[in-house]
Amino acid sequence: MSSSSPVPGAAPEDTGGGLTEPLLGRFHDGALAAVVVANANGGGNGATEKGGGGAVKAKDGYWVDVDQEPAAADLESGGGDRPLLFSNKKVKAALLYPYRVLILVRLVAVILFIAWRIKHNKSDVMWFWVTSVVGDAWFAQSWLLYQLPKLRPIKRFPDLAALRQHYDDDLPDGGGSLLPGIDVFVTTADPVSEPVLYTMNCVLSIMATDYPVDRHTCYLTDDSGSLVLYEALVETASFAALWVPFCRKHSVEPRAPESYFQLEGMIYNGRSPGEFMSEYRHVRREYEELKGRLEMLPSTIKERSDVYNSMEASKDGGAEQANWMANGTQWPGTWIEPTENHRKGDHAGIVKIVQNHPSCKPQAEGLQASNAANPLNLDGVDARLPTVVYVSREKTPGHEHNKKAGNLNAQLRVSALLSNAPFTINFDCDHYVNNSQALRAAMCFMLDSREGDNTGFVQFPQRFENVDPTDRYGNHNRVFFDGAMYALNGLQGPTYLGTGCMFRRLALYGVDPPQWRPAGDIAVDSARFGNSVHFLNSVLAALKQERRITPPELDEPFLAELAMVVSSSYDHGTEWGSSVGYIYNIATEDIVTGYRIHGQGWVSMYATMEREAFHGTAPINLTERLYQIVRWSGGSMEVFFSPYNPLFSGRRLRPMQRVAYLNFTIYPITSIFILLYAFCPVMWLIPSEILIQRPFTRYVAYLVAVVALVHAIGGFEIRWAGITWTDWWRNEQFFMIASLSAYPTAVLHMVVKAITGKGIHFRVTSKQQTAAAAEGGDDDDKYADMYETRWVPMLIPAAVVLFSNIMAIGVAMGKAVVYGGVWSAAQKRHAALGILFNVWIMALIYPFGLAIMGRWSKKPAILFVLLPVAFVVIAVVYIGLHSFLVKFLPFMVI
Ligand SMILES: O=c1ccn([C@@H]2O[C@H](COP(=O)(O)OP(=O)(O)O[C@H]3O[C@H](CO)[C@@H](O)[C@H](O)[C@H]3O)[C@@H](O)[C@H]2O)c(=O)[nH]1
Ligand SMILES: [Mn+2]
Repeated sequence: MSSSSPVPGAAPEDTGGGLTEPLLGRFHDGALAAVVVANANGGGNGATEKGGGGAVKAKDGYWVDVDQEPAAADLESGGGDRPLLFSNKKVKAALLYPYRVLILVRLVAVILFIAWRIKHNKSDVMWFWVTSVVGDAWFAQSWLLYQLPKLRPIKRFPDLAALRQHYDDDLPDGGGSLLPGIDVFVTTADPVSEPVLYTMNCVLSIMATDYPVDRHTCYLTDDSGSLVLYEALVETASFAALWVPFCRKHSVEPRAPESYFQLEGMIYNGRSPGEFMSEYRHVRREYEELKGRLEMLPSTIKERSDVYNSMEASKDGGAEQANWMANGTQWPGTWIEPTENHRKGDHAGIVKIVQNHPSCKPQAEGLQASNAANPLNLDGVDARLPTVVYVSREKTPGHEHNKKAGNLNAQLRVSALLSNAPFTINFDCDHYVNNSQALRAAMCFMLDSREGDNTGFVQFPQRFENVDPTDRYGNHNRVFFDGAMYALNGLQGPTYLGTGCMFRRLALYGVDPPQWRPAGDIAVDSARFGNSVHFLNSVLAALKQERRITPPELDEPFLAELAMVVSSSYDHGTEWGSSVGYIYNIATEDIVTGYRIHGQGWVSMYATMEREAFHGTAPINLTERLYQIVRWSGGSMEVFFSPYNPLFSGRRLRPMQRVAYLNFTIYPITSIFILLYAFCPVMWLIPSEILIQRPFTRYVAYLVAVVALVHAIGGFEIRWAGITWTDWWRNEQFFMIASLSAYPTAVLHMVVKAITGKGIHFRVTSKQQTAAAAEGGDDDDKYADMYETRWVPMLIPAAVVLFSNIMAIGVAMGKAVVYGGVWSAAQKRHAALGILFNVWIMALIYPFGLAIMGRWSKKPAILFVLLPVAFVVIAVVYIGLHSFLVKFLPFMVI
């Protein structure tokens, strides 16, 4: 075993023990206010060890085991002697069948409804009637595409104990581990829009993950070529010498220090409680110092560079603005004061090994000099660190760099030359590893004897940390991550979601899965992969499954080759970005890359771990959130008009998978019809009663029924997805708000693109600044960002709808007073139904109302006072206006 740390969670019986005895009371330490609790069986990392047995959480009560027999084909081909490394669960029949029946019932209801409408083609405004029938038909098909792939959800649980048994413990010579290598990628756009502290926490959590240290390499690709990020990485690697062994020794979770030190009660899983407190304090202090140094980096670099530059100036009189590294050489990337060849979008490619590959033998000798003052006691603890590499691809003005996809492809090539691990996993820099077993969990799927070899990627759910407790803008997206994705898991597998996804390198290279791959049928040529001979050789090695653990020698020719694979023109004329690597020219590179891999016949897996595998941050102000949605929905629609259209391409896509991808590519269009409906309340402002469909009451009854059915189905869905009504309702609300803002904007973009050929701009989602958020002090300010709604044009339709709804309700009240006596019973009923519709829309866009209140929305109760007041005022104005008109301008009466 590579790590001599105790194996968390490897106890043979998972009795589901939680925080049992607070037996380490003596560690209650005022200064730290920390509660140290011993976990009886060391299972506290929460990785679900066994799909079948063990403690089943209440929400899993709706799931039952699926038979565990290895697939017959595997038995024949001798795969049967390989272990089963994960278990499957399906939804209990008692929940699943009623759920399916209800879906069928709604389908019938919708068909009847539309048929009824067509038969009763009576309306006060015919063009409106026609549009709304088309709208209803569109809603129906859109719902069907959304719902159909959800008929057979599956949950899969990695069996970490079995993996350990077969790949770590059972080895004949007792040495090493048999686990395959993993190249871990972190992408960052720059050190300003993406705070360095997030990025470094991500790196630390990767370095400290529980995986054989000589088999995983951490690559950071900095898309800005910034010296700040390089030096931050150097600082971080040196802090890691303390942090990583500390995590191993004390089985710390999570292994991102910023989040770990924010925990209030520390759950103690390690085996050295006696040493824990003092070492905790020491590491924490060192971490604070690291943070200080990271913050100072820009000025440290500036000061150092000023010294070097003035020395240079005195030598040859030049007044260069160069940035200098600590070793006295000029930084080849961007400079603080940008000049030619040293600015964003115009700089050389850089590849630097920050932390060398560890020797293959464990060295448990403790830390070196710098920490001598209060060193950890590392007897028997593996203090080795994994390899860490800094990469920044070359940027040249006038070249298309293809944003994140281009960045990831450069990383893919650099890693092929340096470590060529058969598996890769990529993270956005604001995500981190929250469960140190997660990489092992992904491996359970890749190495399983059933579908393992045909598994192209393993996606984990995205979980977010900085979201406000009410999740006002639906950032958690649970309906998607726990509903739609479990559903796809029962088909060909989840889509790739951009971060927290492990790939088989060959799948990324566009190679077919083994079941479709006749031996030796792969063209490894420069027309496809580009001109690097080293890279082509690495592909051949990967195809032959040759393992290489030790790194290559970094001589001149090799360095030249590295520079070549990160050059800005490497991709040109090759298949990179189309059938090789991450796909270009589409704002959602993730969906389309997953699509391409599925289309070749690979399956994917959605991995469930009890302790969430990864955590990230989400935009919590409305404007940023909506921008993100514009990009996702616009990007998804771009897929429809690209060569990756799910109706016509993707040879080996399964039919339901096609349906799911088709839905992804057209759902934003639904918003056009929603927008239309949302403006209906304006009718109240028109003098006479105008009904879109007659008989109106019957029509409304049908509407209520089909809407109620959606929510009844939702009632089943939240049960199997293990989410709450709030999650469901937030999703509904956010779909509505986006339909009045982001989705129509995305549709508009598509139209513009069709005319001008220019697509959606990938704008990096702005991140909450950690310092501001963490040090803001009280709880209120922690979410200060949420109250900052920046007005942008796309908010206008939503604002108009909100405003006209308020007006409409007020006017309706006024009309009721004025005409109450003369209205027929039917008219009264119509009015009441109309109001019901208004209230429904208001309830749906409620979070938008809060958003435009800004800081006032801290006390949402104000709304419930303000709104009725507004209604009454409008009603009174209406009544006044009405009596005025009756008296003086009767021909204009409204
Ligand atoms: O030119 C660029 C732009 C972005 N990025 C990286 O891309 C990642 C995602 O960018 P972000 O702006 O945070 O996007 P989100 O809105 O949070 O992205 C979600 O949606 C994206 C598009 O579907 C996916 O790529 C992401 O993984 C997913 O988290 C970050 O690590 C960036 O550093 C680059 O490397 N280069
Ligand atoms: Mn992000």
